[in-house]
Amino acid sequence: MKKILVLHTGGTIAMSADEAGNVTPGAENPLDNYQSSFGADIELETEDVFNVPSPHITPERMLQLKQRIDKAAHEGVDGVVVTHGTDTLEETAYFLDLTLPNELPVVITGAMRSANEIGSDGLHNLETAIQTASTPDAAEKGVLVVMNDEIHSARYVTKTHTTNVATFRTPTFGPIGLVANKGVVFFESLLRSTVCPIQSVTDNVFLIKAYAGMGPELFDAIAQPTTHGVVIEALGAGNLPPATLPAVQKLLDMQIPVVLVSRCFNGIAQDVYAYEGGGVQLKQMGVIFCQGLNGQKARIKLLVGVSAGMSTDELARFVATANS
Ligand SMILES: NC(=O)C[C@H](N)C(=O)O
Repeated sequence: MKKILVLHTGGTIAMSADEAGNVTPGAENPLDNYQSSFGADIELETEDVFNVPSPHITPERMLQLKQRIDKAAHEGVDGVVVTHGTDTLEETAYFLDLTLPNELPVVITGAMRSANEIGSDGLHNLETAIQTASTPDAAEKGVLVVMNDEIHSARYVTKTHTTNVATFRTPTFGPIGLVANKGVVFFESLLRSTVCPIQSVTDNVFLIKAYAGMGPELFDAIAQPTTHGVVIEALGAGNLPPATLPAVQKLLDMQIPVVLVSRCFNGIAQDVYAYEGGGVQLKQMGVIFCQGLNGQKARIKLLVGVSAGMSTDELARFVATANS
């Protein structure tokens, strides 16, 4: 028999819709009435860590969740399932991936339809997440996201649709497994990234998206001694409009790490173009190119690296690829 700890944090999976169709968290969490269909095979222990919509999740709350899962490793559980709102699920999943030691399978899930909507996906996602967390193969793969019968790595998965139940996708690579009628199938194994056992967390890492005609204003606004880092979602393969360059240089002069990813949905950022504002110039200036992560995940990685007290050189190595 497997023992699985289920930690609820809120989100649509824990909400209900009213007659007008507005979805809100109620006084009672509908997941508290969940009847497991696993019988004697799986023993569930359930806890409400918090009950908030995921736009209310902060790095501080992510750390609190990590610390609860750390404790679970000494409580004889075989796996952990976290339920979470989907809006920032990928950020919490990646934060846990970067900070938890890889002893236990940890699976995060949520729902796109609330508990009382027709075709609600919450209980199905919860069951498949529990099934995945109780599979020995789920260990050593980093934190997993299970939604709509697919298993994704926390490192790459992203929310791609505002309402569709098939919203979680892994651009470029695809899912690493699926939950089929007869069980869990992994078709790819992944190596975990470096684990940072952080004790506290900074929030002052910003994410800025580049656009045609962009000027220095947004970069100037965060050129403060309290800023610990910036991630830029740059254009195409990794380029910026020329008018941003003096402001980016100012951030670098202030020893603020500046990390660049592409705003494109697929592909990686590289120093390909040698025109003004092109990747070649940005790399020479000291901008760190991060390959394989989207903006919100690169921000989580930078934030974790800064919180772990990494030097500028260590941060550059840590954030440069999704695999480091
Ligand atoms: N489907 C969801 O869970 C979305 C909700 N707004 C949340 O992230 O809390």
